[in-house]
This record gives sequence, structure tokens and C-alpha cells, in this order.
Amino acid sequence: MSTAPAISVELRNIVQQYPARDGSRQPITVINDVSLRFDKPGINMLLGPSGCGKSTLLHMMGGVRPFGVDTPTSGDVLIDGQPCNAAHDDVVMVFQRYANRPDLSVWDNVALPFRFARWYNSVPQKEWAARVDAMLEAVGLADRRRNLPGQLSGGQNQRVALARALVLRPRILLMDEPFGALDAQTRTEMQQLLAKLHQDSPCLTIFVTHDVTEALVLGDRVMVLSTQPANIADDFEIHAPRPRGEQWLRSAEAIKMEERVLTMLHSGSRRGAVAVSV
Ligand SMILES: Nc1ncnc2c1ncn2[C@@H]1O[C@H](COP(=O)(O)OP(=O)(O)OP(=O)(O)O)[C@@H](O)[C@H]1O
Repeated sequence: MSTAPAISVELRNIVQQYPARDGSRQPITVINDVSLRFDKPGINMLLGPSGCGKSTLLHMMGGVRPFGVDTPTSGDVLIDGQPCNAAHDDVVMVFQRYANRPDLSVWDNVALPFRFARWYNSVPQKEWAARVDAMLEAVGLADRRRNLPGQLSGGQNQRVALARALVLRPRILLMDEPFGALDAQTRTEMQQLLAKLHQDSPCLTIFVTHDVTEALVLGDRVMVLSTQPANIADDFEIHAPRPRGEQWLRSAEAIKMEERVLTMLHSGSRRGAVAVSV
């Protein structure tokens, strides 16, 4: 009997310091000794107030390094147990700024990764078109394939970005507030879409948000970061099946979790005070 290959992303004792903006003071410690391990193909929500260091942690896992700053300052990022300090073949990222090429059609935007050596060489060419077609179908944009990004709404553009990520069938998907710029209704639609796509093709997903509702609607696991310096103030699992809609959000279980998170965010933790509006 074949077993699925093991998968894991691990942060070990991560400390991150950045230079003070005025350049005159000691470096600022943004993250202080964070350790986390992810080893299931679920949706993991990294929740915290603006500026607490969520993106810093996510980018580290994706091998995205800011110019001129050592990241992490100390500690280790491991993928499948191996130290990883650069872009990893099995990791794909989705950002809030969806970065679709304005001069390429929807179809060509989704097919774009296959032009890069990393995927050109690893995905058989005969699969490219079928994969792109299937992804456009899955995100509901099959009839917009010939349109340019400028002819689409923000939500549709984010669907293109999501399709471009998932067309690679990543083992690990990192999402940095991907729906943060969308209006409430579109955001809800995108959350339901992501839940459906994840159910059809589960992958280890780490999703940064500062929206408690989003964390509760999507997460199999929710980690709450304190600030500053950031540490893990709370870490719990949600076992309710997805899709989770308004009815679940009004359930006693969800209300209890929401209160738990809001209390944590507003009261501060033992390790770091939190001052937030969410
Ligand atoms: N390259 C950098 N140089 C200096 N400071 C930085 C750099 N990158 C991030 N910071 C600072 O580190 C802190 C954490 O930033 P980060 O973007 O990781 O937070 P975040 O929780 O993702 O915030 P948001 O929710 O607003 O996106 C912020 O105070 C930010 O200004």
C-alpha cells in the first residue's frame, strides 16, 4: 500500500530584528523566539494585529527575503525536515496584490509559471493546457479566459492569482492576506471558493489574516500572534466541517472561539502586549 509523502514546515526558535527606521537606535526585535510546526494538509490561519510580524514569518517560510536584512536573525526554517533559506520547489505563495500581468489574457496569466525553468522542466508540457483549463473552470473563470486583467473585478483578479498558484498543484500554499483588499461579499465568496478547492485538492496551507471571522471560517488550526515582539499567544484547532457559513458563525462553539481570540488580542499575552482593532 502506498502512503502519501510526509510533509512538514517548521519554524524553530525564530527571532527577527529589523533596523530602526530612523537608523539611530538599536535594531527592533519584531519576532521573539517563535517555534511552530505544520505537518498536515489542512488550512492553518496565522492571525494577529497589523504590524505584528505575520508576513515576516510567512515570507520566511516561502524563501522571500527582504533586501539588505538577514532573515531570520536567528533560528531555522525547515521544510520536510531540511533547512530551507530560499524558494522551495513545493512552496507557492499568493499575495494580497495579485500581480497579474496586465498584458496577458486570463488564460496566459494562469499558464505563466510554466514559462519559468522551475516548472517548465518539472511539469510535462502535454499537461499544461489541460491543467490551466481545469483551474479556470474550478475558479469560475472559464468564460473569461480571453479577457485581460484590466477587464476583471478585484475578486476575479484574485481568482486568477489563486488559479495560477493552484495550477502548480503545490504541496505547500502560503497566502498573505489574499482577500484583504476585497469587499465583504466578494471576500466571503473567495473564502468559500478556497474551502472548496482545498477540499478537492488538500495541501498544507498557511494563511495570514487579521480578520477573526476569516480565521474561524477557514481554519483547521488558528494561531494568534502577540505583538511586539511577536510570539504565539494562542494555538487551537477547529474541527467543524467546511463550508462554515453564517449559521456556524452564530453557533455556541464559534462564538466561544471568537471571544477567546478577541480576549487574547485585546488583553495581551504573558509574553507581549497586544493593542489591536480587528
Ligand atoms: N524590511 C524591513 N525593514 C524594516 N522593518 C520592517 C521590514 N519588514 C517589516 N518591517 C517591520 O516589521 C514589523 C512586522 O511587519 P510585517 O509586515 O511582518 O507585519 P504584519 O503582521 O504582516 O503586518 P500587516 O498585517 O500590516 O501586513 C512592522 O513593524 C514592519 O514595519
